[in-house]
Amino acid sequence: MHVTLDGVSVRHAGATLVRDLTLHARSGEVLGLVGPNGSGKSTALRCVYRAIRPSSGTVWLGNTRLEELSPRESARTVAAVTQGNEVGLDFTVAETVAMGRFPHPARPRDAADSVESLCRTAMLRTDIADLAGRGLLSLSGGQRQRVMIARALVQQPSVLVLDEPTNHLDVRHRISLLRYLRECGLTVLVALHDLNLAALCCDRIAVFGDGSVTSTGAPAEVLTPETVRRVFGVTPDVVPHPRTGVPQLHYALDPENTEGNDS
Ligand SMILES: Nc1ncnc2c1ncn2[C@@H]1O[C@H](COP(=O)(O)OP(=O)(O)OP(=O)(O)O)[C@@H](O)[C@H]1O
Repeated sequence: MHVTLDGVSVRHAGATLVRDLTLHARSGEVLGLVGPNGSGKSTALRCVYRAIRPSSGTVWLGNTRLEELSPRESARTVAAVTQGNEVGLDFTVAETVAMGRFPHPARPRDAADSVESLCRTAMLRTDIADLAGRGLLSLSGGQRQRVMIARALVQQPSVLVLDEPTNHLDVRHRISLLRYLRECGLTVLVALHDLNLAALCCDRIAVFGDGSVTSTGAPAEVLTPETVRRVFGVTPDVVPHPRTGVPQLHYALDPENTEGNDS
């Protein structure tokens, strides 16, 4: 299912968070959102998983306007793994993962097994099966992040939205998650700060700057030293990955590689 933000602006408390934003994720592709802090990536994603309503413009899920769907219908289509996964109540891991089924109609008793197996598969995929009985409050940040990813998978969405999903993850779990995103066949919108991971994982990358998208293209098209310098104020060396050829960025700490942020 393709996802389009068409001329979306979000205004809040007198400020414009994103302005006339146009973004298109093709069906089944992994679209990366990269950009400096505060450039509007999370706000754009929140519009897709319906945490905020655009002040103007339209979000399309396939050929349907998001606002035409009931919250339950859109939750069956879009699953989100957000940045803030603080939890208040100490549900167990297994209970939390099973909450991913909430948007779906209750299943007859004979289908309960398949829900259970869905949860088990998601927990195995995210490497949390051995934590099933643990309370969420007792988990590390990375373990909790993997629980939220498992819950999103159990939702069986067509569109997966992830806001900095690798933040708390160690390198093995980062690679495992990104490999899954590449292989899952879902339409994925993922905000990533690590441009090298974005290059490895994404079919295309949308570069954000100051509340709108400044360029979109394949990793090799947008992750150039010129674009990175223009958008982030840092000049990397960009070399092809020795085996896959995707661009990888190398940074040095020389002052001439960084513009005006030596505070
Ligand atoms: N609730 C809010 N009230 C006021 N301004 C907000 C609110 N949420 C976000 N903003 C502002 O909107 C702009 C875009 O923020 P957003 O979180 O979308 O950026 P981002 O690109 O995801 O940033 P980061 O990389 O730091 O996560 C920023 O200037 C931010 O300060």
